[in-house]
Amino acid sequence: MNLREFESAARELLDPVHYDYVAGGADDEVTVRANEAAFARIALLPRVLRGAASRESGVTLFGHRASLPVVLSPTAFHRLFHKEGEVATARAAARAGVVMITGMASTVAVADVVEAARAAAPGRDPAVWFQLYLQPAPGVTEALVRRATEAGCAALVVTVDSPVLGAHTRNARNGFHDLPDGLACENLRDLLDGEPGHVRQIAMSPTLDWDDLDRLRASTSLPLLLKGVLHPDDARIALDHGVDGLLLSNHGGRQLDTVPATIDLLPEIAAAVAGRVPLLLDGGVRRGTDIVKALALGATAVGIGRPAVWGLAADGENGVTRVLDILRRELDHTLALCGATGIADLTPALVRNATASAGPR
Ligand SMILES: Cc1cc2nc3c(=O)[nH]c(=O)nc-3n(C[C@H](O)[C@H](O)[C@H](O)COP(=O)(O)O)c2cc1C
Ligand SMILES: CC(C)CC(=O)C(=O)O
Repeated sequence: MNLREFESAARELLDPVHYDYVAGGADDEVTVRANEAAFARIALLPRVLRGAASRESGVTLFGHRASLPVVLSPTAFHRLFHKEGEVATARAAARAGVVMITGMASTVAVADVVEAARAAAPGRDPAVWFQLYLQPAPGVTEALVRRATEAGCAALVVTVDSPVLGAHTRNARNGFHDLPDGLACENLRDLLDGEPGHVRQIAMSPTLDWDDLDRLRASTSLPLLLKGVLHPDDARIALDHGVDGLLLSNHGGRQLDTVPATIDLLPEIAAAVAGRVPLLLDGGVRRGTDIVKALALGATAVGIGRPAVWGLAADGENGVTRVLDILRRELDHTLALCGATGIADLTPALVRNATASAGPR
């Protein structure tokens, strides 16, 4: 019936340790809860008698027409949740006309993820974006970017909220630190030097700075998005460094605990961005009403993390498809109830109780 029910379905099927890995977050999980709670606190104030017979919910992202203002945010290790892993997720996203951000930490190599998307939606040119963590050795970052580019990824998403890993109490208690035998981060296999078949560790590094981003910017002509910028000053700095988009994210409450809910930060970030680049948001999006609130407050599109994983765990490709279908139906229904002809009609006038005043779209 709705996205939340997929979590219960997935929980029945998953190893409890893997369930906890997905559901959990950092420390006391204050931010995990805040993301969803903040959406619930914001009210919608609909208009009436607007004569909106049909509603347009597609969005253009870096020249690609997506059928929904929803992307799959990057989540690691899909083969932990379903045997087909990222291949199943990519097929579902491609068939739905939705952008998939595939992770550096995928258990299927990026070339195979893109290939699965293309084979599932022939002639539709599905968009797969590649998420990466800048590696302290620039050569490793370059090699990864080369791999993603050659695979056919249409954009790069650099996650910048992880100078060190968040402290996940559940994982520590469960002793979950490594992938089981037979699963690996395939994008890091045979990357640069090392024994044949060797899989590199993903490095988190607190030494990275804007110079590292500049090096990446100069090395690629792909659209570059930053994921995990929370401070409006950093949003402005990011634009000065030539990024093409921002994904406002607190990593689903998995990095620094007690940071604000992303939807509460959106008005300030939207004001800082001032419509210069696409602004995406993830964290706690579970309903069509959440999508409408985010777009009304200045987001170009939203991302979902856990819901896609729950869908994947529940029923592979079909589960992810169903999650996207539900969001599509709920978004259209909400637009109708709001008296909107499409997402272009969504403005701050549609919401109440949001923090700070919203910036221009
Ligand atoms: C199981 C799991 C793995 C994740 N892996 C990554 C990752 O590898 N890289 C990344 O940038 N974000 C990662 N994230 C964060 C998501 O991209 C996203 O920001 C977050 O899940 C959004 O919140 P939501 O789960 O409430 O939708 C992960 C999240 C989850 C739940
Ligand atoms: C560190 C990554 C491999 C996974 C991640 O970002 C997460 O689990 O939130």
